[in-house]
Amino acid sequence: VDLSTSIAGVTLPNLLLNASGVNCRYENELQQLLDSSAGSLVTKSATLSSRDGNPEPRYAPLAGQIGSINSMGLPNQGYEYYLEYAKKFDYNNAAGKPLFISLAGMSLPDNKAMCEAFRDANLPCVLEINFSCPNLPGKPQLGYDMEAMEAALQVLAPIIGKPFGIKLPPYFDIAHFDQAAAIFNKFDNIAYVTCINSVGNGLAIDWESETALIKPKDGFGGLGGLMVLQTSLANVNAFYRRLNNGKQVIGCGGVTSGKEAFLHILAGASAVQIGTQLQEEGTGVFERVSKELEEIMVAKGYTNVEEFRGKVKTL
Ligand SMILES: C=Cc1c(C(=O)O)[nH]c(=O)[nH]c1=O
Repeated sequence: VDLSTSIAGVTLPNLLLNASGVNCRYENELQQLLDSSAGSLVTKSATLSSRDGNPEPRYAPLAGQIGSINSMGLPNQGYEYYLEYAKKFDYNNAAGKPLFISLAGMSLPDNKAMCEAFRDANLPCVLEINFSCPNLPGKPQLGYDMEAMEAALQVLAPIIGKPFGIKLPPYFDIAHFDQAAAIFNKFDNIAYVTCINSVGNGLAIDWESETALIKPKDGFGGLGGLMVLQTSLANVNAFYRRLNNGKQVIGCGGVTSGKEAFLHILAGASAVQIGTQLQEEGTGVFERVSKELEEIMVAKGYTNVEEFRGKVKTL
């Protein structure tokens, strides 16, 4: 069974990888991903300068393994750390694993400066621009401001020059799918969108202590895990149906087993990112989910994902 895929001009030997933010802030964590069965890796979204992030507790799993809540606050080593990592990354590694770099500038000038630095370094890594961090106090998500998102792309797309991706927030209105896709279709080098980032500003409360689970923002944080699966499948399929010129979708949200990975591919995903389940289970999740996905494919008579990608049936 063939689980390989190609995105933005790079080939992943296995279509599973981490969601940006999970197990990917430090080099040793990135090495763990390289050593795992994941087919690639994406770094923690980087800002111009390093950040400690929000006060803890800032991540919590939800009871009943239904998901997670986080308000990390963009803790990262600063973009130069990841640029150096990308400069010394072995792009010809025996495992054939490409590298994705996530950028989440606090402003357009910051994003511009970071994209210029990566452009000047002329590296084989693929940039994933994060328009959807929900946890910066006082900062609205760029992904929810269509005009600002288009204006940012008009600056960044030409600088990046080569194929790149965008990390999107979940949308919940058909008109927003239409508007966002129409914007992305204007930029030839947007190679893919990753749907979805966490569902922003949920509130998890412990009923015994009567207390919010996380400290930042009065307990408000991004929701992930199985509880966001149907929203993520909808976003994957909405953009799969709307994007043209070969633009692809990476699915993210609610993948705990081969079954959800299979559903993401049915919805149209070319690759599948795992966040909450990676955080809870560790990097062994990639081997387990790969095996489960292969078992499902064999049982259904599929030999490669092209045979069923995007082929969700409607009634
Ligand atoms: C980049 C910041 C993000 C964060 C964070 O660092 O708080 N959490 C998310 O669920 N998604 C993000 O995009």
